[in-house]
Amino acid sequence: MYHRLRIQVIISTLFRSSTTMSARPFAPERQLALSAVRRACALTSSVFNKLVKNETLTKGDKSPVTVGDYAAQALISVMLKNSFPADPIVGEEDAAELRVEEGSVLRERIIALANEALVAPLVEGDKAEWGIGPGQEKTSDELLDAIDRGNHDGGRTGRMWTIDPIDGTKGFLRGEQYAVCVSLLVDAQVQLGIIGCPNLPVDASKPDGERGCIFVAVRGQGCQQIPLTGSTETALSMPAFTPSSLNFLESVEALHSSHSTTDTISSILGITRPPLRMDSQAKYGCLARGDGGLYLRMPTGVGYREKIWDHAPGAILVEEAGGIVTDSRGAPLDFGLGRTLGENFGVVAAGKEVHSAVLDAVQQATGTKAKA
Ligand SMILES: Nc1ncnc2c1ncn2[C@@H]1O[C@H](COP(=O)(O)O)[C@@H](OP(=O)(O)O)[C@H]1O
Ligand SMILES: [Mg+2]
Ligand SMILES: [Mg+2]
Ligand SMILES: [Mg+2]
Repeated sequence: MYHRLRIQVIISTLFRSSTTMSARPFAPERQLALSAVRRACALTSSVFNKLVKNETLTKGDKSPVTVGDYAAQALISVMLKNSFPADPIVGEEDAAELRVEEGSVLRERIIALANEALVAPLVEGDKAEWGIGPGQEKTSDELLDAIDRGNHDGGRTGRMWTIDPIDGTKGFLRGEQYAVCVSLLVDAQVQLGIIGCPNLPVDASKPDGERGCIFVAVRGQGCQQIPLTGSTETALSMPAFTPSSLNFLESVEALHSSHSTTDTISSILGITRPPLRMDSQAKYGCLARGDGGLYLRMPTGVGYREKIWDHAPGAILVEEAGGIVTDSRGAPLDFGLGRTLGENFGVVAAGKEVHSAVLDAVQQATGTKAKA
């Protein structure tokens, strides 16, 4: 593992020195979004350490949202608006609950958290013109409006960002995996994806070692991992798996992905290793770096539509690391239909060597293809 990482660092360094960062497409967007994700990771980690019971709400769909989700969306949205004021945002959260009187205690806490993150000192790579650093506080109204800038409907054309300020909120509340996820779509194609995972071990073979990683990918520029506390970039590429060496990644929550269907798929493929269950799009980052060979998300019932912010950042990581991402019927994920993936059904992300075998197994398991 050490040698592999060293080789990757050398390749990554050569790659970076051969073309200057600023000359590469989406370099300003990458730099700004990396900074925003880093700040949001610091914010959410500090929230977790101080979170008290009444700082979590239950949304209309019964899912949880914390002060950390709102504050992180406000922070990222403010930073995006400063540099790219014309770009709309498709964000998971909205401020409606915070604008009612009963929301005021929660609201004040969220405003304080977002401002604390905005005024934190600049670190290497940060620029004062991004509207961050000492003295850059925003008013309560400005921050609520920043959260609501995430209300864009999505669509087929133009530039737009997605923000999932805490993906895997249930994992976050359990003290397990979660991720801060940002992507940039241009004409419904993901061009940039960034995922910050504060609780993820930097090296899967050292589960008790350093934690906190960022995964980043720009279309055509590969996928890199960066430690949350440093700037060394390691280029990632998915190792080749065969069905006998495969293990798969899936949600912890059986409501989000059917564990029984993945069990069946696993037996059809002859997989003997147990699944690696993990919350959030950290799964896509882990797939990109080879911690598992396959990410399966199988719907638990009809009616739920996957959200674009839950998959756009992760999908580009895997594609840029050499993998393939489709729905469970083999169709590409369509990020141009609005805030959801519409008719896409489940997700199958895997290396090139095994993706078609996995699709066959999925179709057998779900009865969409006659058994041989
Ligand atoms: N019934 C369902 N089926 C699939 N995904 C669901 C779901 N209900 C909620 N989700 C999504 O699952 C995401 C977490 O995925 P995972 O299980 O991989 O950790 C949630 O993101 P948030 O935590 O950002 O709300 C939420 O958007
Ligand atoms: Mg949520
Ligand atoms: Mg999410
Ligand atoms: Mg979320």
